[in-house]
Amino acid sequence: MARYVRIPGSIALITLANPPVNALSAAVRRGITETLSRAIADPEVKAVVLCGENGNFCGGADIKEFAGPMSGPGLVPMIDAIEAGEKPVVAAIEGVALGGGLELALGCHYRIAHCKARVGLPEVTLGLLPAAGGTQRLPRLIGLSAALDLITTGRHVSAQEALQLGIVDRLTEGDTLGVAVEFAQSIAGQPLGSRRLSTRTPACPADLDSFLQGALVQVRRRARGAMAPEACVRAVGAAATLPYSQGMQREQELMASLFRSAQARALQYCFFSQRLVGRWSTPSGARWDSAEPRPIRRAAVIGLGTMGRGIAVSLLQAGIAVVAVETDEQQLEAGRRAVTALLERRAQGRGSEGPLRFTTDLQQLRQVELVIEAVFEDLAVKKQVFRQLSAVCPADTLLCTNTSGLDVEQLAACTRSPELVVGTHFFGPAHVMKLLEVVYGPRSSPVAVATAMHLGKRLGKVSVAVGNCPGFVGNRMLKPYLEQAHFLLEEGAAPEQVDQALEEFGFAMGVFRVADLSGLDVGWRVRKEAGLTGPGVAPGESPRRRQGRRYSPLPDLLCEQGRLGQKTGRGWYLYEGPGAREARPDPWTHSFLQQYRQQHGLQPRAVPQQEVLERCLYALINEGFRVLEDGIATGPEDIDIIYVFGYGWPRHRGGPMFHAGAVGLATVLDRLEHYHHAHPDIPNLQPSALLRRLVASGNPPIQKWREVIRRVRSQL
Ligand SMILES: CCCCCCCC/C=C\C=C\CC(=O)SCCNC(=O)CCNC(=O)[C@H](O)C(C)(C)COP(=O)(O)OP(=O)(O)OC[C@H]1O[C@@H](n2cnc3c(N)ncnc32)[C@H](O)[C@@H]1OP(=O)(O)O
Repeated sequence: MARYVRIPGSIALITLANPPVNALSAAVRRGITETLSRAIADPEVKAVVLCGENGNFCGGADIKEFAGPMSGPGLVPMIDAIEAGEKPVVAAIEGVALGGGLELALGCHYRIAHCKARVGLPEVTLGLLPAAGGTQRLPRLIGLSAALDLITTGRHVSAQEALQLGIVDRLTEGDTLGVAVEFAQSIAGQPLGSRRLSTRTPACPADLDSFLQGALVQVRRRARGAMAPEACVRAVGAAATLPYSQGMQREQELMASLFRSAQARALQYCFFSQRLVGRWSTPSGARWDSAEPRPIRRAAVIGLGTMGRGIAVSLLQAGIAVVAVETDEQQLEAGRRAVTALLERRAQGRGSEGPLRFTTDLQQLRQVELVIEAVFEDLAVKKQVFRQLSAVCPADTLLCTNTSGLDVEQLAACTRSPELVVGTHFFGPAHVMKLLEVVYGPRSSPVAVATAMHLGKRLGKVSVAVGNCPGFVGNRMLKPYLEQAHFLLEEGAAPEQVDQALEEFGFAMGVFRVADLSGLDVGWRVRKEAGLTGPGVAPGESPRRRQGRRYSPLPDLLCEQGRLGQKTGRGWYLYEGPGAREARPDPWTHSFLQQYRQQHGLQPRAVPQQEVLERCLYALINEGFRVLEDGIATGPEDIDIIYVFGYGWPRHRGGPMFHAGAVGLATVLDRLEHYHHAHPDIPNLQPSALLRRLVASGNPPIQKWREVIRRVRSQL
């Protein structure tokens, strides 16, 4: 909808009214078209002001409409009509002007923004391009280079930057609408020719061809198989090389190639899933809309290793006071130096941080409302810390453990108030990575979950509430994926071949590069504790079998050779030296694998790329279905958001569960059956009951999986 009023001073005021963000639904487009005609036809009206209600100008096209047939007036003719009109139209921008919202404002003759407003063309993040003239008007307003940056990254720009770039004409700290109305009165009757952006010539770099070529190379490197960034470069290129009308035609053609693409569907699914996971619930009935989070003003971080330092920085940047605790003065000093350096590096342009105190004295925790324990990943050590915390902290302090997979309930059992214990699984570096798994144990109270979820949001994270099991959601699913990668090496593949297949799929780094980066000793320690390698293994057990199933000792053997990854200068790959980052295929690894296969009588074979992808990804996806069956994740969206934000799953493929649906569940089932038949000693390849049930239910769309999941769970 759009409301129309004529206000004193011969100004027509058109207000977009479609809460919460005034998205340009068919009804809003109709409303704008009709009210604009009214303003143009009314001889009393000298100028028009366009604004949005509830403090937001416009969040862009209504993304929900993209899934169905589009109806109602088109955005392009509507914006063209505003620009071509003989009466000046002033956009009064509060809140956001994004996507079609900014394109609408670019069709207006002037733009006045509130100093807290944000503008941008984020279509690329939805697998699209700004196809209501954005790729043609913005370069004509701010030049090709700046427009290309905004359009290919989709980043939001502050009002101050928008003013500097020339996107908006004026900023106000006060009443945006009042300023816009006054401004409209002041320019009524002035010629509009130069204010029509479509008539301008864009400012272009001197060597246009090589500039555009360079931009294509850059987005291809950054986007790893995503189509939209490349289409954006081509559309912006058309603004530089073609007259406006032909540029618009090119924009429409490129949009048509993206609009119904699988990538656009995947990215739009991610957009809505990211919001859906905020509406969490737990099997015990706790819910986002009934559990009240506690306010957190003071927190403590126990342990200032890499994770603890990042967590402390995250809390401080959210304005929370932090007490940082280490066991001795030496560790404390190292932690203090590291945290200070991180804060200094991130300080430019940031707001003020909360106060920070360092101590070795746990008694200093009497005032804090929340503690995040981030000590060494060892259950016995963590239990000891939780006993101490429970003794010194007030009984109502929320106690969180930063663990990547240990049993949260065992830690809760060490405290006086087990209902106030939750897991907060941060991803490293904790002040950078966007994901937070909030792990509720069987006794975690609704308020504890709500507080941790709310804290995540305050820290700028995407928080996902998950149940308690070894590895939670993310690391539990990672295990079968890693296992398959190791089995593929045994069968004849090389690490770089497996990595290449995964990187071509869209992962920023393949599994072996990631292992080298994180350090191979991390998994080695976990396997030792689980009795899979080291002294805990029963004498006489075959090296390639553990607990009745196939096992690959390859990563253990590498660790035994001191090859721990980048930190030792060698792992699956070879590096220039310890700490170096550029991975080179290592002849040592190849001959080591050859010897290993000979020693175990394994006949190497050429492993096709398709098999690499299917075995690694479908094993991971299969575990995802089990996670859903077990109620550890509430819906497929939780898993997908965890993988997109925490594990480098390519966003344009929507996450593992979305990918399964896109490939076709029947195909995934069929391939898993095939591989399980070929490898009956790998239980992870046995298709899950839920996958079978979904296929039997006719491969419903992912939005309908929850119903099937509920039925399967109730029968288990
Ligand atoms: C064959 C070829 C045919 C071609 C025809 C097509 C022609 C199309 C022409 C032009 C196309 C233009 C494309 C666009 O404009 S795409 C949209 C671009 N806009 C965006 O990407 C902005 C998306 N929104 C946001 O970034 C945020 O929501 C923000 C506006 C910053 C507000 O953030 P916040 O305050 O944190 O609130 P939420 O994110 O939780 O959002 C609140 C609810 O509003 C829903 N929402 C937000 N934006 C939209 C939107 N554009 N469309 C629909 N719904 C939107 C959001 O989902 C939340 O609701 P819920 O929690 O129920 O999911």
